[in-house]
Amino acid sequence: MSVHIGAKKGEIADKILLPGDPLRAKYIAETFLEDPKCYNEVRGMLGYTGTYKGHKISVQGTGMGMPSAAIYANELIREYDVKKLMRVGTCGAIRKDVHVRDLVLAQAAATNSAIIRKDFPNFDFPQIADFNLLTTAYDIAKEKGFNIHVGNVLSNDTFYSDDNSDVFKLGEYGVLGVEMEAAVLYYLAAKYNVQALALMTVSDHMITGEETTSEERQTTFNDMMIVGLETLIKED
Ligand SMILES: O=P(O)(O)O[C@H]1O[C@H](CO)[C@@H](O)[C@H]1O
Ligand SMILES: O=c1cc[nH]c(=O)[nH]1
Repeated sequence: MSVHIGAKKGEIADKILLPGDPLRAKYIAETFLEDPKCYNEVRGMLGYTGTYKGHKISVQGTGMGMPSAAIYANELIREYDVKKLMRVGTCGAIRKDVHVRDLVLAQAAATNSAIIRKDFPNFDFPQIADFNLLTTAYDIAKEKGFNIHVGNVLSNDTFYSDDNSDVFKLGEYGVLGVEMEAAVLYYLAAKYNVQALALMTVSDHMITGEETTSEERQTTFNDMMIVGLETLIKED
């Protein structure tokens, strides 16, 4: 086991879905995987391995925010040899042409976190998606007729803020939505030469105020799960 994951070597697949919410991990495992086995309950951050259409797949909650997501991504890559990491998260929309329940594929992720700047104080490291996973996911979503947007997201360091004017300004510059983990996932994928992609469902709209319920965030958003799973098994 690693510090925060209770699995033995070999119990985690080399392809993994990463929701922030551990109960979304449980929902995905119980809804989409055959013969799912829970391999992690440490800190309640549930992780499961099962099969999807005959392919071994895992799903692991990451918690909220980059420090938490980075702990799980580091241990999954370095201790369990995970090679394809696919975030299946939620985001807030910051543009009027992006709607609640639409899908957002993060081609790149800006961040106001110092988590990457700390390693590269003289550069703005470009946090970008794996191109093959990105194009595969996009093609699958389009083929299935899902509403999907591709572009920049903001991986925000805070959920609550007194002043969101800079976030809305990013929306004017084409940034599609706000979430809290994609940038560090892309950074760690670059650092360890593995593949990562962040796919989000819009759970709320920061301009119109429209939102989904917490139950819906935990137990629905099946379009995103299908795109994530089909993408992970496509390149086998
Ligand atoms: O629904 P998840 O995957 O947790 O993603 C989003 O939701 C959380 C905030 O409510 C943050 O983790 C953010 O990135
Ligand atoms: O980080 C997030 C995630 C969902 N919705 C938001 O407004 N922010």
